[in-house]
Amino acid sequence: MSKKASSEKQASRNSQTQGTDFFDTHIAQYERALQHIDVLPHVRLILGQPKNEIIVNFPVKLDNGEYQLFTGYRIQHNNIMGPYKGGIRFHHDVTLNEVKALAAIMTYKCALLEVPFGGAKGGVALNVHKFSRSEVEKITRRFTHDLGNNIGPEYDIPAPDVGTNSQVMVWMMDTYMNMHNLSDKNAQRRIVTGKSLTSGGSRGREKATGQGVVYSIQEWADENNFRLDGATYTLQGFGNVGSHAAAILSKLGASLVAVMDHTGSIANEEGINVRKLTEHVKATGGVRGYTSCNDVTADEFWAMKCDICIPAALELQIDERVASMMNCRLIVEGANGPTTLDGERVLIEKGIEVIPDLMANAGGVVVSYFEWVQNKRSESWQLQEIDERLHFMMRRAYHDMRAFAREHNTDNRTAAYAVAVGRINSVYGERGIFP
Ligand SMILES: NC(=O)C1=CN([C@@H]2O[C@H](COP(=O)(O)OP(=O)(O)OC[C@H]3O[C@@H](n4cnc5c(N)ncnc54)[C@H](OP(=O)(O)O)[C@@H]3O)[C@@H](O)[C@H]2O)C=CC1
Ligand SMILES: O=C(O)CCC(=O)C(=O)O
Repeated sequence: MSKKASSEKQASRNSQTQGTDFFDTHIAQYERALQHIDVLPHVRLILGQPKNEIIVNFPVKLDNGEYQLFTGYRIQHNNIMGPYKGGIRFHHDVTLNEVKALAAIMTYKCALLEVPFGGAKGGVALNVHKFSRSEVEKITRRFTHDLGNNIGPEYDIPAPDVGTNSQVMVWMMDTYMNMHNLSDKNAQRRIVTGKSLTSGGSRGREKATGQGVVYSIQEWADENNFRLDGATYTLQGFGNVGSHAAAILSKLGASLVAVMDHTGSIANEEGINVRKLTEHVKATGGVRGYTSCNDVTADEFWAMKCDICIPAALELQIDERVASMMNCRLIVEGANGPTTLDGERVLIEKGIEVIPDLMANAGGVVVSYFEWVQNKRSESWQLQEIDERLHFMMRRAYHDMRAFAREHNTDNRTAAYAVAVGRINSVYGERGIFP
């Protein structure tokens, strides 16, 4: 049996034994959308589970000379629309079920945005804060090596997610290139996206997810005659997505009044200086201890009165209890899956609108697609062109989602899923399935 087939078989056995929360939440959201569209019976079945679940266990020699065994995942949910695509997460809470949900979300995100990719996600269960740079490099290279031919520039293309960045992507690219005897080395750089500019990355990818969050907010603001200049917002997570969204919102005159990361929560009703906070986080590793702010509890953070809340950290953060405390008009999901089913029910009851993950955080994969195209064609696009293309695609998807929501009287998440699943269903309908 090929390595690929054997790891798929082992993985699907393992999937029976994992916890279910985030994946179940995703499935419930997907099934809610199915009530509003006609979907072929076999398409319902296909989309209900990932196509491939790859699990690799690999040892790495740490700086102290001891070996540690790591577990890595690559879940390939669907590729009817194009090559599998999605980030790699390094976080201690990574589980098979989490990565399954994240991979499925990628499938629908790409379909909603009309990015010609399918959906995948990967992860390794580790706390990056506890490993040295050289250990993270070894873990990355060993993981990439063990994924082997399960990834490829026309087959499955990783990107950054929580706990990974452009450096991790460059290590993945370099390992992959060293493993394969490739003739057109430069074009093969598209094995990963989210690389550094010097190693073949795209202008605008680093800020792309945060930029897309802001484009989504601007569409909502236009639709609702809402002025962003002077608006207040709160932010959970000050990493890639959160910090870039905040930097762009500052330029538009919006005021950050509270921010939370794993080190704590801080607030200032008069507004927090995003540039100075960014310097503080770079220097200290977290928002805690930033001057000119009060320390607040997590409950006080969530209850803070503001116009917009941007969760940009992890999934399942806004549950029933948190939602009942919230005092904002709009939630914009920079993170994937931050709202639970019960949380969403309470938000709907309270009339708080949600721009869901599929829409709000799609800027990252859109510019990843631009990076992949640039690598393939040996081109280097200017930032203005990238921003304009991204803006166009975000606006188009936003209005597709809103048009469905209005026509079928649904919430935005149901509409986003329905538009995406409808497109995938049409392709399966035209192509049929191999018997
Ligand atoms: N990067 C991308 O392009 C994309 C990311 N996303 C999604 O956006 C979210 C954030 O990703 P990204 O910004 O890349 O990740 P990063 O690792 O850059 O940042 C994550 C942020 O969340 C904080 N955080 C982690 N755990 C907690 C916690 N328990 N409570 C509060 N804050 C916490 C982190 O703090 P600390 O660093 O101190 O641990 C950090 O500030 C994820 O859901 C991801 O899937 C979606 C689309 C694209
Ligand atoms: O840039 C990409 O390819 C994927 C980004 C990602 O993982 C996500 O959108 O959740």
